[in-house]
Amino acid sequence: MKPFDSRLLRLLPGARRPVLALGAIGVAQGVAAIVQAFAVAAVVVAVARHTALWGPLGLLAAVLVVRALLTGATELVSSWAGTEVSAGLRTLLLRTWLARSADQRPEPAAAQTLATQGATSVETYVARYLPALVAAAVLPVLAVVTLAFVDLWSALIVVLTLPLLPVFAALIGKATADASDRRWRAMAALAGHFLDMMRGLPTLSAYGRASRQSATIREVSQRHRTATVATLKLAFLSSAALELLATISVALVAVSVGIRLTWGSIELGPGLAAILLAPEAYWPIRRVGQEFHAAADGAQALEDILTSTSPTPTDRSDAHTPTRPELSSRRVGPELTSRRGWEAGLEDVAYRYPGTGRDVLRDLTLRVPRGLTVVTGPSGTGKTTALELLCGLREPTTGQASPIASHLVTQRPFLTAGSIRSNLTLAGDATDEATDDRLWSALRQVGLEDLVRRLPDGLGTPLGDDGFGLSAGQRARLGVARALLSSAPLVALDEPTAHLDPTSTALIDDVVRSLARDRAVVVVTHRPSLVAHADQHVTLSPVAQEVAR
Ligand SMILES: Nc1ncnc2c1ncn2[C@@H]1O[C@H](COP(=O)(O)OP(=O)(O)OP(=O)(O)O)[C@@H](O)[C@H]1O
Repeated sequence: MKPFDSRLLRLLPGARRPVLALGAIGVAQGVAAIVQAFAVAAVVVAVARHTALWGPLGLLAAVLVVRALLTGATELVSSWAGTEVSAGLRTLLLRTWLARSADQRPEPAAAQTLATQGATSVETYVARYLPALVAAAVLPVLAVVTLAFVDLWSALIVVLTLPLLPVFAALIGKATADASDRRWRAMAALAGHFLDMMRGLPTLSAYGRASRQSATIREVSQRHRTATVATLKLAFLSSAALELLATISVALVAVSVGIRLTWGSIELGPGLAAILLAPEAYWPIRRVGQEFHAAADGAQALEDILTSTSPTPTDRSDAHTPTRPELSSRRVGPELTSRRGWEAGLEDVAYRYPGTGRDVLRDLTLRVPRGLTVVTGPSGTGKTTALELLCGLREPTTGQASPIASHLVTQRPFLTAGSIRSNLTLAGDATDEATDDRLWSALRQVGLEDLVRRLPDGLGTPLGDDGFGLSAGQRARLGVARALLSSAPLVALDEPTAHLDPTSTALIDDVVRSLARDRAVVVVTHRPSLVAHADQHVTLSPVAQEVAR
């Protein structure tokens, strides 16, 4: 774990200003602390010598006000920096993952942990640790130089003892990095396991197996707890060690000043100022130690985030260039006439899921022209996989894919918590042009208009996560309505009528046929009526051979 990773500021230019501002405020606070040491010494000397008190008292009050203001500014800028960075990292992560093919994306639970808790924990790293690091680089030098002008002996003691602190901090930091790494992995495992269990809870409950999962959750939580306690133990021990070292060093300065005061070789004012100044040389380094522990999770998460967003060998030169075709590059219209006679295609393609030892598809050539292409085949022969390859969501293991901008309606269309309107316009290309009239027309075509009109808020009716509030069939039809609103030249539908009654099925068949009038439409289905209307019918067999009609 590096003390500072410069990639952060390169990737998030918006974070530079708040981080710099925090560093500047930290330095200003240190300078104020030095001035405060002189002011306190002056007040004490004035009291002891019965000289004018108002001047030093006024200075002390002014410094205290400045320090209070700087503390307030730190809090404000910290929250600005924190949100700037965590929101920026989340955007960066999601952009990078979405631009990659499905095979190159992290496993969902790990991705979720990284984008939520991971990005949040970086806030502490940026808002607390980095400013402390800047202050630690500047203030000790400033304090020692000031001390050298006040009392050379005290400066010498600080110069000899000060280097011990960073050495100690680095040694402890190395141990912390390992502990923090273990804690982070344990947390990711816990989150992943919990997510899986929550997803499967209805099934587990139905079979009376839900309670058995508590033992596993307990065991994973225990691992997380042990790792957290180990990190905390290290944090307390290291703070104590740095504290002890700094206290002994300041005590050495105090004893030396005390002895020289009794000998009369130093004045009360400079002596007192030296004793008050000495801690200011150690304090910034001690603070780095403390903040390092609080920010260790963030540093680990940052490392994972930066690794996750760094270009992979298959990424294009620009890491943020989507590998998927952009909708804006091809739009439905009269210009959509392919010179090669087909729109999207797979040439001699084989595909193997990462981490598996078996090809799901082999020697598959599938060319999708404008019109209706129907894909059939027994379960598990790779129909869904072929659609994902056609849409550019996956990249073939061998062979050539020529994906174009596409709209894929999956077996379980993704619906997000939000209004019906926002779910319909989720595909970015539909948002600009989708007036309510168009939305109602799309809903009418899939047989959902009456249902939505009956709802108190109509198009504004909110849906829960995953379309909660709609039946499986209604969700599937909403997915097809979204495809109607899309302008993608290729529309792929995976078993769009699987959950539907005969009336709705007939409606969706009509929608699919109308879509196929001016675009390339590929449908995985077993509906004889669609097969009968297909311009092209492709059957995938278990050996992934293509048999065309
Ligand atoms: N994420 C995955 N990782 C590993 N193997 C997978 C994954 N998804 C699917 N497979 C395997 O790939 C093969 C093809 O799956 P696919 O979903 O493409 O088949 P399908 O023809 O669409 O099936 P169905 O008609 O049942 O929906 C299956 O044998 C399945 O086990």
